[in-house]
Order: sequence, then structure tokens, then C-alpha cells
Amino acid sequence: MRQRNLSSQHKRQGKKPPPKRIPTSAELQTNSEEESEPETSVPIPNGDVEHMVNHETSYKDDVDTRVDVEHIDEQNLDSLTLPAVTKALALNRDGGEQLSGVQLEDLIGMIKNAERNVLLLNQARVHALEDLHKILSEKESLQGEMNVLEMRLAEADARIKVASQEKIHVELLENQLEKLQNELIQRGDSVKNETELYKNQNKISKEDALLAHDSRVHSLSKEVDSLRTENLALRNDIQALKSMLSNVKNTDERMVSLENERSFLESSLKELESKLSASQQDVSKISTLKVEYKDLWTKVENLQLLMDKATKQADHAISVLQQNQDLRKKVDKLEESLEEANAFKLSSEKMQQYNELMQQKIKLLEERLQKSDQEIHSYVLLYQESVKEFQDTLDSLKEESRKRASNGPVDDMPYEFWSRILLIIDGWALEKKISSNDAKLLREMVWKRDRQIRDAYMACKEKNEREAVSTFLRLTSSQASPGLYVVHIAAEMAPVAKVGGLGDVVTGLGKALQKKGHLVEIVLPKYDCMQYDRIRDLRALDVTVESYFDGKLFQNKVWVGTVEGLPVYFIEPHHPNKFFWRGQYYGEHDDFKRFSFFSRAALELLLQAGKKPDIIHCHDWQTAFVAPLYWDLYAPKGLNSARICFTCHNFEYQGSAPASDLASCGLEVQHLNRPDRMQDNTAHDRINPVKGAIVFSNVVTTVSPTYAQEVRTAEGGRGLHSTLNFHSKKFMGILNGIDTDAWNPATDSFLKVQYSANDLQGKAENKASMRRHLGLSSSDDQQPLVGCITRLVPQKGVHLIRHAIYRTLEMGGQFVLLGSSPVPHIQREFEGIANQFQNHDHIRLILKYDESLSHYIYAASDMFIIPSIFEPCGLTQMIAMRYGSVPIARKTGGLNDSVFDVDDDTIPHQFRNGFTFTTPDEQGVNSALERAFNLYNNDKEFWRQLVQKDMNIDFSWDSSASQYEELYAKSVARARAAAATASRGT
Ligand SMILES: Nc1ncnc2c1ncn2[C@@H]1O[C@H](COP(=O)(O)OP(=O)(O)O)[C@@H](O)[C@H]1O
Repeated sequence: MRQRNLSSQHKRQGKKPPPKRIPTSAELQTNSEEESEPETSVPIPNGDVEHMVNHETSYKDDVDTRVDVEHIDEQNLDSLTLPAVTKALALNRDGGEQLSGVQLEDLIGMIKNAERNVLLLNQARVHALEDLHKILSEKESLQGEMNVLEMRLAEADARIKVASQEKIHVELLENQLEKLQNELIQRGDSVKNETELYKNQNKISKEDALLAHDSRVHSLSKEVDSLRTENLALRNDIQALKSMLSNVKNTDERMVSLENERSFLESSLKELESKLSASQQDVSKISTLKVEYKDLWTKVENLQLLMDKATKQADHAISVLQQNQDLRKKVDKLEESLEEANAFKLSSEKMQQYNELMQQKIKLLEERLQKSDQEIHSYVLLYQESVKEFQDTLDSLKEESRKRASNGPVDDMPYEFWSRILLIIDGWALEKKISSNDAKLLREMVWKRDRQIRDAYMACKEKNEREAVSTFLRLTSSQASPGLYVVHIAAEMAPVAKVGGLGDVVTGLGKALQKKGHLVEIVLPKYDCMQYDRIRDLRALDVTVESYFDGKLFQNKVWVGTVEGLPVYFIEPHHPNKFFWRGQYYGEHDDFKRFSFFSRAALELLLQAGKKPDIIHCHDWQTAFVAPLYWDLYAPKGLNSARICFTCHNFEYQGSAPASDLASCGLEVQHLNRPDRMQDNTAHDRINPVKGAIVFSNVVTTVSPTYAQEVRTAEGGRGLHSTLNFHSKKFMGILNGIDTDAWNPATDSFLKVQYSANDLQGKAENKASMRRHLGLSSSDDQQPLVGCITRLVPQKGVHLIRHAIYRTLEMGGQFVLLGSSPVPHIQREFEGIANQFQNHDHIRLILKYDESLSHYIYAASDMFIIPSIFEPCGLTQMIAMRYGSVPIARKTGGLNDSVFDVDDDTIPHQFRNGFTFTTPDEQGVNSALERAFNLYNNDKEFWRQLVQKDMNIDFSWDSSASQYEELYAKSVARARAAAATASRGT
């Protein structure tokens, strides 16, 4: 609305702009229409008297439309500012008691203006009447003149008619005259002839002739006389005709002059007619003027009434003014104290809120404390036990070393004893049962007559050769190993075989442990759909590993290669079902078989390769079988150096199956389908691999501390909360890191331009380039771009993602979604949305897995949305921050451990890095999204700092890997202590 715009302009520009122009009647009409609309009340800024009135909008219009009297002319009569004055009066009526000094001045000024306007209106009215009279009398005289002229015109017409008749008559007479003259001439000739004839006849007879002549003369003279009279008459006639002719000529001349006069009269008639029509228009104008005048008059009357009222109110206002001034002072004082009180109230409210928050936090912390107290207590007990064990071991070692120190090398054994051991070692070396290096180390021990090798030999007397070899080899590995030997057995590894976060963890954690000096190896299935171009030096070994399945042995081809610098073993089963030749990683009807087969084959590989890992780390349900297989089958076979660590990346997926299916991989169903082992907690005829791994592993972790708490509740544990609580001593949450080499905007080759926190120009260029690439509008480079990269499964809050797309559009942003769904109806639904926005300027949905595009989107987006219903850890929020895309996330699981709201007062400033919401519904999404947009649009500097802060957060695996390292080391130490105790006991 114009009025509102004006009002906002007014707020921006400050007080009273000078009157600029007189509005047109149309505008005045508009104003008065707008006046009838409800007006918005605006906050009252401190100490600004003008703004005391709750009708700032009206007031602005009053100021704008105040009349500049000097510029009024008669043509502008219709532009008088009646609405403005009316508004002012209305203002006075409503806000009279609040009138301030300045307003009163304005009001009096306006009233004066109005009075002058009324005066001018009256003058205008008199002028208009006078004009009207003049025009009417002028019209009458013109009408008279016209009548005279018309009469004269008729007269002239009559005369012209007579003259033309006369002219015809004259012409006739002229003809007659001519005839007569001719006749006269003829007659003269005949008289001559007759005289001649007579003379001739005279010669014949004089007497007859004289007689005849006399009578003849007589008759001729008569005839001549008659002719003379006739001639005279004719002459008279001719004279009369001549005079008539001259009369006619005169008449002709008069006619010409009359015609001139007539044409002159006609032109003046035309002129008069045009004048008449003009004056008729004038008359109609006058009549409209009259109507307008009437209008104006009624308005003026109204005005008069209003003015009367206004005068009264002004009187009242003046008296109120006095009171107001007193009140003002009081109000000022009150305001001051109110401000103080408000400040106090605000701080006490904040304090109260803060206190409540703190109390909630304290309660939460107390609960956590209680839980962690319990945990600590149990750990303390465990530690006390281990310390005791250590102490015992230490004591015995001390005792032994004391003995050794006192006794030196073992010399209570004959040389034959040592030689026999030497020969055994050499035999194994020649038979390639041990490496030459190991043989060398063992020989050295024999030369030194080492007590350990003596004990080992003594311990192996009753064992077979294979067991003896591994016992001896354990001596060498414990001597030479500088760190831990960790083998990950997993179904995914980024970037070669990645479906989600699991792949990232295996590679990221592996690389971080490698950097810390540990030996790390990975065992993966050899999928047909892997990214083979990301494997270096891939080759098949010239051996096959046999593994058991469904009562038979199957050959497995073993491939090796390096991925991201890590050594990887790929197992290719030669099984008729072509387990990993399916074109996809998961989602096959026989997944249980595929992965239980793989778990066993992986352990077989470790056993047959003679590996002695300290830790075997398995992940998720696909390789959860490793834990029971290890303890039930492989430790007894000699692969007994390791401790088992199991990480569950998502308790949603537990891989449960009918109990009988477990038998395929050689595990004993009877033995394991028990409530304290692998039996599913909700369906007792099913076994649950994840539960099995929790029970059979030495260390169990999940991917964030908050998620570790959540899954111990009935709501979050997906049926495993009781198992987890029972095994809580070995269970903990460690937040994942990200692979900061792979996810590094400064070196990322997928990006158009590399960039860093100190040089954000590159980020803007990536945004522009990606918009072009996806066909999005680039018209406004400041338009916020929201990114989302995810598997489209219910866990990720798909309905909230959909809502976020539409909400972003409503708020004027752009949205890019990269994702795909294994759930057909979700995939279909998003395909529908993708089609709806196929050529849209601001929305693009790419429904596939695309590693390179994912890098591009992280770099191009300004914000990144993760509205998960639950989220064990989540990597996308961390990757997004690394690329300067501010996360908008639901407070759950790992999101709660890594995203901290910019507005959360309970979090120290330096940790606040994004926008969060608690309730997983549309309002929750809206609130966070709107706050993000608000900040992005209105505080560019704060946003830039936030982006830089996010990019500088250390999300590397370093600290997470240290926590795993500590867990591994403790577990290994406990195992060694236990082994030492056991060996002492035997
Ligand atoms: N369609 C996709 N294209 C490329 N990468 C994807 C796609 N969907 C998910 N990702 C990647 O998968 C990982 C998701 O990890 P995470 O947030 O832990 O979720 P989850 O493991 O539950 O899928 C991230 O590295 C993300 O970039």
C-alpha cells in the first residue's frame, strides 16, 4: 500500500519533509479511500514527541499533503487538501490528549491554511458567477446580431430574385428592340424602292401619276406619321429600356455587393456559430463547474463544520498542551525510571530464562553425571581389577627380572635343549613356515638363552606344529611391533565403495590411525560396481583362500591394492551365487548370506595369511558376524592375537534373519540363538547380528556421544537398548571426523575454483558456476542458496526436506537437492517434485549418487539443511562447514554434538556455528530457516565471520582417532594382562 510505503519512508527520512506539491483530486480521492483502512500502530521511539501518536501513518500523509497556499490558482481549486485537513482533524479527535507542542503548531497552521482556502474558494465562486453572467449576456447580444443579419440576408435574397427577373425582362426587351430596328431598316429600304418605282411610272402618266402620287403621299405621310409615333414610342421604350438597363446594371452591382455582404455575413455567421458552440461548451463547463461548485460548497460547509470542531479542539488542545507539557516532564521522568525498570526487568527475565535453562542443563548434566558416575564406577572397578592384574604381572615380571638379573641367561638347560630349539626354528624357516626375519629374531633369542623362548618351547611340547609356530611368532611380533596392528573388515570404503557415512569412517579413521604410526589394513568385498579407477596397483594374488559356507568350501580370489594410501584386500568369492556381482552394494534379497559369507572369508584370509592383528574392527550388521565367528571358530584355530572392536553406525539397520540362516557361515544356531547371545530381543525365532556383535566384541562404539545416549533408551535403541545397557561398560560414543584431505576446498579438484576461509571469492565463483551448470537463475548473486545432500530415507526427515524446498522458495532463496532413495515410493515422490521444478529458476533436484556434484554443492551453497528425525553422527554438516556452508540442523545424535545454534546463550560464542531446531516438524524447520535467511540477508559481515569460523573448525579424524587408539590400547593391555595371568596359572 502506498500509504504504508510512505509511512516507512517517513520512518527512514526523519521528521516533517517540506510540502512539495498539491496532490491531484484523483490522489486526494485515493488518500481518503486509504484513510478508511485500519492503520498499523508503530512502536514509539524514546523521546520523539511526534511519534507519541499511534497514527504515524496518517500523520505522515498530513505532512505530505499540507497545502502550499501561494501556489493555489483557480485551476487548482479541485486540488484542495480537504482529506489532509480532515485527517489532521481526525488525528486531533483521536489523539487530542496526546497532542504535543509541535503537533499543535501544525494543527493551527493547517486550520489557518484551511481558512484561507475557504476564502479563496468563496472568491473563486464569485469569479465563476461573474464569468457566467458575462458569457450569458454576450450570448444574448450575439443572438440579436445574428437575428438582424439573418433578416438582412433574407431581404438580400428577395432582392436578388427580383433583380434576376428584371434582368430576364430586360433581355426580352432588348431582343424586341433589335427586331424593331431591323424592321425599321427594312421599311426604309422599301420606301426608297417605292419612290424609285413611282419616278419610273411617272414617266408613263403624269396625271395619273400626280393623282396617285397625291394619295400615295397622303397615305405615306400617314404611314410615316404613324411610323414616327411608333418610332417615338419605340424611342421612349428604348429610353425606358435603357434606363431599365442602367437600373439592371445598378441592380447587378448591388447584387455583387450584396453577395459579398452575404458571404461576409455567412463567414461571420459561421464564426458566430463556432462562438455559439464554444459558448455552449462553456455553458456545459459552467454547468459542471456549477456541480463541482456545489460539491465544493458542501465540502466547504463540511469543512466549516469541521473547522468549528477543530477550533474547539484547538482551544481544548491549547489547554491540554499546558497539561501535556507538565505531563511530558512527568512522562520523561517516568520513562527514565521505566527504562531503568525495563533494563532491570529484561535482565531479570533473561536471568530467569537463563536460570531455567541452566536448571534444565543442570538437571540434564546431573542425569548424565549420574549415568557417567555409574559408568565411571564400573570402569573404576574394571580398572582396579586390571591394575591389580597389572600389579600381579608387574610383580611376577619383577620377580622374573630379579631372577634373570641375578641368574643372567637361563643356564639351567643343557645346550642340547637350545640346539634342538634352533633346529626347529631353522626347519620352519626352510619349510617357509616362518619368514627369515622371524627366524633370525628367534635365533637371537636362543643364542641369548632367552627365558621367553624356553617357556614357549616348554608350552608347545604338547601342541601340534602349527600351534607351536604361532606361539613362537607371537614372541617376535611382541618384540618388534612399534604400534597397533588394526584390520578393518567392512562393507564400504570411501571413495571406492561408498554408500554413506560408513565408507567415510573406514577410510578417515584408517588414515588417521596410519598417521599415528599404527599398521592398518582393510578387507572389503570385491564388488563389480566399485570405482576401480580410485584403486592403485590393483592385482590378484596367486593364491586362493578357501572358506566354508553352507557345508562346503568355496574358493576366494584375493586382490590387493591401495586406496587413499591404505592397503586393501578385496575378496572375490567363487560362489555360484556371484555374491558381489550384482551391480549394487546393498538391497539384494540374500544380503544376509552375502555378508555372512564375506565375514567368514575375511577371517579365513587373516588366518591363512598368518596375520596377527591386535584389533579386528568390524562395522555395522554386514560384518557383525566377525565377532561371534572369531571367538567361536577362529580364535580356537589360532587367529587369537586380536581384540574385537565393533562400531554400529546406525542401529536402524540390524540385519536380523531367521535363526537357521546363521548356520550357513558355520556358526552354531543352538549355541547362539539365546537371549544373552544373538537372539533378537523382539522376535525369538530370529537372530540379530548387531546384538551378536555387541555381546561378542571387546569394545563396542557408536558414532556420537548423544547417539550413544539415545540408543540406550527404549525409544532410540530399536530393541537393543537393554542389551546396550547390559554391556554399557564396553560401549561408548565417539564422534566421527571427516577426511580433511578428501574434503578440502583449498585443494578440491572437483571444484571450479579452490578457496579457503581467508579467500571466499572462490566460493562465490563456485556458486555462480554451479548455478549456470544446473540452469538456475544467476540474476541475484546475493540470493541465498540452500543445499541438501542425503540418502532419501525416512530417518533423514524427507517430509521436512520437501517442506524446506517450498519454504526456501517462498522466502526468495534457491534450493539444490542431491540424493536418491532406496525406498520406491519416496524416490517416486521426489521424482514428481523434480519434474515440477524441471526448468525452474530457483529449484533443482538431482536424484542420483554423484560424488563430484556433491563437492560442488557443498562449495556453492550458503546454507545446508539436515532436518533428520535421528542422526547417529552425520557427516554432511561437518563437510558443509568445512566448505563454508552454514548448517541448519535438527538437534539429534551427532548433529547435537557438532552443530551449535548462533542464538543459544548457553553455548560459548566460539562454539556457535549454525542453526538448530528441536521438534522435527515444519514449524521447527521454518524457525531455523527463517533465522538463517534473516541473518544472511541483514548482517553480511556477521554471516561472513560465521562462514569463516565454520571453515576453521577442526573436524579432522585426529581427535576421534585418538579416542579409538586409547580404546584399542586399553583393550589390548587388558588382554595381555589376562594372558599373562593365564599363562602363570598353567
Ligand atoms: N546422492 C549422493 N551423492 C553423493 N554423495 C552423497 C549422496 N548422498 C549422500 N552422500 C554422501 O554420503 C555421506 C553421508 O553420510 P552421513 O551424513 O553420515 O549419512 P548416512 O551415512 O546416514 O548416509 C556424505 O559424505 C554425503 O556427501
